[in-house]
Amino acid sequence: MARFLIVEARFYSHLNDMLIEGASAALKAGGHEVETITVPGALEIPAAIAMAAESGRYDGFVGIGVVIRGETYHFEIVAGESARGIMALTMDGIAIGNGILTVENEAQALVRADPAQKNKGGEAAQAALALLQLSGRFAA
Ligand SMILES: Nc1c(NC[C@H](O)[C@H](O)[C@H](O)CO)[nH]c(=O)[nH]c1=O
Ligand SMILES: CC(=O)[C@@H](O)COP(=O)(O)O
Repeated sequence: MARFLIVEARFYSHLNDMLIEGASAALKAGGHEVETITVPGALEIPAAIAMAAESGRYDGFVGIGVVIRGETYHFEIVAGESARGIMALTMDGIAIGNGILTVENEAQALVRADPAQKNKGGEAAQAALALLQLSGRFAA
């Protein structure tokens, strides 16, 4: 049994609820503990994971959020930098799944957030599990 922290950026509540449902189901199916915290936006997810990882209280992490393109360049910053921050942490050996949707519109987000459709929350959880298992393999 491992301890996972879901760090969610609650910009679109109904979409996050579906993503977290999928991620939690995947983790709990493996008998793992799941805790969830909320940050203001996707840009804050990497820092929150870094802080939590430093505590040593968690074995793995899932970042959950939704970034929908608006009128300005800000989409590229939020989408790209949240992904880059998570990637940098995984390269440091932290088991993280990236469940941050970066989409053009809500219709695209709904299909991907829905556990009965593309289940990107569950997919991100599976990625975190895979990295955690891999770290254990190399640590042995
Ligand atoms: N537009 C979206 C944001 N923007 C907020 C940023 O993530 C960040 O919280 C702010 O720039 C302060 O640092 N965040 C999302 O998660 N989704 C969006 O669509
Ligand atoms: C992804 C975003 O930052 C976006 O929601 C903000 O919208 P806008 O670019 O119209 O300010």
